[in-house]
Amino acid sequence: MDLTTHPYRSVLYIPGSKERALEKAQTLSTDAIIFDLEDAVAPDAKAEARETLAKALKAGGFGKRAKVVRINALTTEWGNEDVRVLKDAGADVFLLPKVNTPTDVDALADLLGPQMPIWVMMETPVSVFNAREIAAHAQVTGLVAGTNDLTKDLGCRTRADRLPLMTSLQMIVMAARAARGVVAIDGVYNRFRDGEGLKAECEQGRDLGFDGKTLIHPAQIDVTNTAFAPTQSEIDLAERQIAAFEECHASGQGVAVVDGQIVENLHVVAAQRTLAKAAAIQELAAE
Ligand SMILES: CC(C)(COP(=O)(O)OP(=O)(O)OC[C@H]1O[C@@H](n2cnc3c(N)ncnc32)[C@H](O)[C@@H]1OP(=O)(O)O)[C@@H](O)C(=O)NCCC(=O)NCCSC(=O)C[C@H](O)C(=O)O
Ligand SMILES: [Mg+2]
Repeated sequence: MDLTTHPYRSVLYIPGSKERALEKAQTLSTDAIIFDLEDAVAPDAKAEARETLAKALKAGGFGKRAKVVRINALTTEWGNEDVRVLKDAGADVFLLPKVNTPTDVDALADLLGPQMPIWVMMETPVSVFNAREIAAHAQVTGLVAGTNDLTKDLGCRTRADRLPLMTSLQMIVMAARAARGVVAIDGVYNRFRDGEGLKAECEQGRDLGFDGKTLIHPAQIDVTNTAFAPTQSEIDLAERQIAAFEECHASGQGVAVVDGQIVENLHVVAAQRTLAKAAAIQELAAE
């Protein structure tokens, strides 16, 4: 699996303790799974969840879905043991919660070795201030917004328009883009039976530049996959922009016009990105 071109529209949290959910995940059309050992697992269930998850990962069956393991923070009594048990179980990525600085990432990188990609939960005010340095860490390939913890730590209200979180969300996207090759995944939508609210929040996250959204329930997958995929009209436009630019370029002009709007080389780069994303989604869907 090429993790750099893999789509991350839908990224579903699954409690590592729930065998039924682990089994069900093998049939769900989610682009990635976060196997959670942190907040979704009660303290008394942590040790058993770790073993259940290691067994499930070793048994396989998760197909083309990217497999991300969220361990407990290394400052907790469980974090180090999570790494020891899960390190060679078959995860594609490790996700570290409650990060504040790149030094926190170094501590996990030392335990995992240099080959394992690391995603970081961006869920403390300090992490947001350090977003650029965290995203620039050599082993970091993804930033995940932890909007529940951020809301708690900021002491802000939960609003449908997420205005109180906007600075943090934009800092996360900016840090990921400044680092290049780092994916940015939006936070969860807690009202998991409210499809309309989820759709609006997905579209907001997509418009901000996120690659996808973290989810807590299978019912959220389809809405999210649709929101974060290029539409057919976006694909058609991208193809026409590329063709028009190539034609103009061949005749020595630097700017084309499509549907009354200019197309320069930077628009062509964006159009190529749209087509690459559509192709990656199609490839993922193919058996
Ligand atoms: C929220 C839930 C507790 C709801 O569970 P439940 O009441 O069992 O839901 P349903 O009866 O509707 O379930 C229907 C079937 O779907 C399966 N299921 C449910 N959730 C999942 C899931 N996440 N992954 C896979 N499969 C799932 C059930 O097993 C049922 O299957 P079947 O038997 O075939 O009918 C529950 O959805 C849940 O636990 N969700 C995950 C919660 C979680 O992971 N929380 C932690 C992450 S959020 C977070 O921490 C973000 C961040 O850190 C921050 O700070 O913001
Ligand atoms: Mg959290």
